[in-house]
Amino acid sequence: MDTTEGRLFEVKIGKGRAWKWLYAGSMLLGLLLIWVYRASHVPEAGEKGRWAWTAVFAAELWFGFYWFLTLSVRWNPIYRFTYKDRLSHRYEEKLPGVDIFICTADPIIEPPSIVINTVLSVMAYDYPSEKLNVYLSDDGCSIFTFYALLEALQFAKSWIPFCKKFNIQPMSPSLFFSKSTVPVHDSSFSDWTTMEKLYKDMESRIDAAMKLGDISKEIKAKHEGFSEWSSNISSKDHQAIVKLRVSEKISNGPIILTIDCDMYANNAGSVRDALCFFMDEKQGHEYAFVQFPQTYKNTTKNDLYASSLKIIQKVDFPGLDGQGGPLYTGSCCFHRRDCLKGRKYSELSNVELKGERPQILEASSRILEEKTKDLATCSYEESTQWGKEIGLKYGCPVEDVITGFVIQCRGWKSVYFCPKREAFLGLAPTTLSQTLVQHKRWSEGDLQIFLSKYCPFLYGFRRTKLGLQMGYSIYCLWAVNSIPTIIYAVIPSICLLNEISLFPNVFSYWFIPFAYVISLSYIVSLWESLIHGETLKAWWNEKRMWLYKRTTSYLFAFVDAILKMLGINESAFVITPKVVDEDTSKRYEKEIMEFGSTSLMFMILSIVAMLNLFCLVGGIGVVIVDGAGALGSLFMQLLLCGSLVLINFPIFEASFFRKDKGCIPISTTLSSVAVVIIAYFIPVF
Ligand SMILES: O=c1ccn([C@@H]2O[C@H](COP(=O)(O)OP(=O)(O)O[C@H]3O[C@H](CO)[C@@H](O)[C@H](O)[C@H]3O)[C@@H](O)[C@H]2O)c(=O)[nH]1
Repeated sequence: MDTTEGRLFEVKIGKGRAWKWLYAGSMLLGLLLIWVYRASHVPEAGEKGRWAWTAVFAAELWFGFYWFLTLSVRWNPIYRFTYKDRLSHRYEEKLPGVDIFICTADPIIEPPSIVINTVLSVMAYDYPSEKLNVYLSDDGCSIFTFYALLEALQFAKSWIPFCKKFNIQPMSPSLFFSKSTVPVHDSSFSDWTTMEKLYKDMESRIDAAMKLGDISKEIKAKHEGFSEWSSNISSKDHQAIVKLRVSEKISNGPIILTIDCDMYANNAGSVRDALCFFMDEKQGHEYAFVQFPQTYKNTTKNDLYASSLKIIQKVDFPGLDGQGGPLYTGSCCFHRRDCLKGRKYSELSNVELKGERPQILEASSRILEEKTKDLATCSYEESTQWGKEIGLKYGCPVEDVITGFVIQCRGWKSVYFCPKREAFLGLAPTTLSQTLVQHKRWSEGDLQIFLSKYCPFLYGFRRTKLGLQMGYSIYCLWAVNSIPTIIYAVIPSICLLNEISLFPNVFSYWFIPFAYVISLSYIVSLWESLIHGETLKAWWNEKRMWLYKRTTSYLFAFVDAILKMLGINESAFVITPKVVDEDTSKRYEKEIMEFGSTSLMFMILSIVAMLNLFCLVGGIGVVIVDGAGALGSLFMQLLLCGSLVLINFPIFEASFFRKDKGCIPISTTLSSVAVVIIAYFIPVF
C-alpha cells in the first residue's frame, strides 16, 4: 500500500436515513395523538383521577421531549478508521511527546497493585519510549502507592522489553498473566515463566506491605522519597501532586492522555491511533481531544448492572461525533495540551504539535523538583485562571464533561474513536449500590451544568451546533427523568387498584398510538442492543437498571442539584471502589443482585416493587369481579403494572427467598410493606 498519500484517517457515515425518517415521523405522529387524547379526555373537575391524569400527561409530555433530544445522537452517526502505517511512514521521526496522567485517590478502595498495572500498561505502548512520560497523581498521598510505584519501575525494566519483544497485549501484567498461558515447548516459554514469577513476587511484596500496614525500614532506606512521609502527613494535608503545569516543566508533551487508575491500556497502538487524528494534514488542526470508549473487563455475561453502557458507547457517541464531537468523559482521552490550557480555535492557525521538551541537566533536576512542588500546590492557583479557563474546570462532580464542553465552545471539535481491539479495559462497579452512587454523581454533575451558565442551549448557542447542544442535554437532563418515571411507575398502578382508568380502552382507536409508541420504542431498543452484541437478558437487565437509576440515583441527584443551586448543599465526590470482598464478588459473578444494606435508595426500590405487586394482585381481583369491560379499560395499566412486577423479580427474591448477605434486610422489606399499606388508604384524586 502507498503510505505517502492519503489521509491518516477515514470517516464512514451511518446508513439508513430513510428508515430514520420513517421512525422519527411515525413516533412523532404517535406522540402527538397521545397528547391530543390526553388533552381532550381530562376528567371533569370533581371526577376521580383528574390529578392522576394531569400528572401522567405531564410525564408523557416530558418523555416526548426527551425522546426528541435523543434523536440528535441517532441522526448522523459517524465511524472512524485510522491508518497508522501512513502515520509512521510520514512522521516517525517527528512524533510528538505524550504525557500520560493517571490519577488515584485511595489505596484501600483503589489498591496500589491495580494502580501500577495501569502504569505498566501505558509504559508499554508501541511508541518511542523517550517521548512517553507517565505521571501518577495520588490524591490519597499513600506511602504504599509510592512504594508500589518504585517496585513497578524496577519491574518495568524487564516487562517493557518483554512486551516489545513478544508484542504483548494486554500490556497490564496482571491481566496478561490471568488470560494467557504459553505451551511448554514454545521458544518463549522460559522468558514467559521468568516474567510471570517476577510479577507474582512483586505483587506479593506489595500486598504484604499493605497487609502489614507499614513499609519496612530496609525498604525506606532505599529511596529518599520515603522521607516525605516522615512529617505529619495525611490525605488532606500532603505534598503537592502532579498537575498539568508541573508536567510542562518536566516533559511538556504537546499531547496528554488522562486515565483513571484502574484503566489498563489494552491496545499498544492507541497513541498512534490518536495521533492519526491530531496529525492529519487536512483536519488535524480542528481537533482538541480524541475520546476512546471506556470499556470494562469485569462485566458479567448479561451485564447485570448495565455498566458496559453499550448503547452510549456504540450509538450515542458515534452520533455525537457526527454533531461536532463526543463529550470528554475523564478517562481514556487524548488531549492537545494547548486546548486544555485554554487556547481558542482559529481556522487560520495551523496548530503544530511542537512542544519543546525542557532541557534538564542532572544538577538542575533537584532544583526543578523543589520548584515543581510549589507549582503543584492548590494555593498556587489562587487568583489565577487555573480551574476556570486553564486546565480542568473545578467545582463540578463531572469536571470532565464541563471541561470538554467549554473546549468545544471555543471552536474546537473532538473525535470519538472505537478501535476493533479495545483501547482500554477498566473495572466497572460490582454492586448495585456502587452503580447507583456513581450514577448519582454523574447525573447530579450533569444537571449542575444544565442549571449553570454553561447550560448547553445557552452557552453553546452560536458556539456549537444545535444537534450537539441537544446531545449534551440528553445527559444533563438525566436527573430530571426521575420525576416522570416515578409518576409512571406509581400512579397508573395505584389507579388500577382504585379502578380508575388512565388509558384508552383496548377496543378504542385511541389505543393504537399508545400501543404503537410503546412497542416501537421497545423494539428499537431491543434491536440496538442485539446488533451491538448484547444478549436478550442483558437488554432486560439494562431495562431494570434504567428503572432503578431513574427512581433512585437520578432522584437524589435532582434534589441535591437543586439544593446546591439554592446554596443549601455542597456536592462531594464519592470515589467508586475498585474491590469488594470475596462473597460479594462471587455473587456478582453469578449475576445475583447485591443489596445487603439498609440504604434509602434500596428502600425506594423496595417500595416501588411492593406497591406494584400489591396493585397487580388488587387489579387482577378487580378484573375477575368486573369482567371483560374492566379488562378493556384497565388493560394498559395491568400491562404496565405487570411489567414492573416482572422486572422487579430480583427485589422479591432478595426480600423473601434469599438468605445470603446480599439480600434485602428484613427491616427494609417490612418498612416498604408498611408504606404500601398506608398508601392504600390515601384517596386518589
Ligand atoms: O478526589 C479524587 C477523586 C477521584 N480521583 C480519581 O479519579 C478517577 C475517577 O474516579 P472514580 O471514583 O473511579 O469515578 P468513576 O465514576 O469510575 O469515573 C468516571 O467518572 C468521573 C467523573 O465523575 C471521571 O472523572 C472519570 O474519569 C470517569 O471514568 C479515579 O482514578 C480516582 O482515583 C482523584 O484522583 N481524586
